[in-house]
Amino acid sequence: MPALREERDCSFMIIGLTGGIASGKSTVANWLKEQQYTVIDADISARTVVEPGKPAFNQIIKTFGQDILSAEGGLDRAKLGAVIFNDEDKRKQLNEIVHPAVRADMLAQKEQLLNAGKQTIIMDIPLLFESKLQWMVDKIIVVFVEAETQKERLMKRNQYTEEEAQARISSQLSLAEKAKQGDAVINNGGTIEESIEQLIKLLKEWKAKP
Ligand SMILES: CC(C)(COP(=O)(O)OP(=O)(O)OC[C@H]1O[C@@H](n2cnc3c(N)ncnc32)[C@H](O)[C@@H]1O)[C@@H](O)C(=O)NCCC(=O)NCCS
Ligand SMILES: Nc1ncnc2c1ncn2[C@@H]1O[C@H](COP(=O)(O)OP(=O)(O)OP(=O)(O)O)[C@@H](O)[C@H]1O
Repeated sequence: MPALREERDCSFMIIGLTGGIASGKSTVANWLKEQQYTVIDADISARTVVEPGKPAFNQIIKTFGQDILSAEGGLDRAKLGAVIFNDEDKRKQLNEIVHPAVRADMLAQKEQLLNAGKQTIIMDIPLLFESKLQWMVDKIIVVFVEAETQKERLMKRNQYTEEEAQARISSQLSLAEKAKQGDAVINNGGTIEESIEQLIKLLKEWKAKP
């Protein structure tokens, strides 16, 4: 099967879907899936590569100790989150373990889907800019909300205190900065229907078919 873009029919498009925590990426991605678009989700890859027994899982235990294990022997995500969202060095350590495996998993999925003849592939990558993954995609959509809305929605969705929500938001590049760097911005500060309208217009403009 052809591996290089030049060797393939070049009519496909890889769209990066990014934003901040709780800005609405999954809401947008779910609608895209309903419309038969193909979505690769970095958060799912990040869960897959840390399953017990996988190399990244073993490295995490080595680095963070047995304390971050759940009673069932998997990662206790809440405990690990409490550690890494309050300590930049620890976050960097976790990223260095998990991110290469996530990248490899996502690229393998992308190759498989292109070989299967998919025309448009959406890659939902929350940390696309932080991890400098612009090279992975042709176009970037940023799902944006104002900082206050982001915090409110995150607190409500995850039952976080303001402090817990703020720690997570502060661990990422601001949405305002991401909006500047994207090819297109979906303003998700209104209703979901309003966001979908913006998205439909954009996909039409980019001629991105499922
Ligand atoms: C710390 C962990 C165990 C907490 O798990 P939890 O189930 O609470 O959160 P989940 O994985 O669903 O992530 C929710 C959101 O948090 C944000 N987030 C997650 N990890 C990070 C990080 N290292 N830096 C900044 N933001 C992050 C993203 O916006 C993500 O969408 C988990 O987030 C993790 O393993 N993070 C490291 C891997 C990573 O960077 N994943 C993000 C996409 S690759
Ligand atoms: N336009 C909207 N109006 C009101 N609530 C919304 C809107 N869009 C999303 N939400 C809600 O905000 C929360 C965050 O949305 P969502 O889970 O889609 O964000 P996300 O960017 O995928 O987050 P994460 O990076 O944490 O996975 C959810 O509870 C969702 O139902």
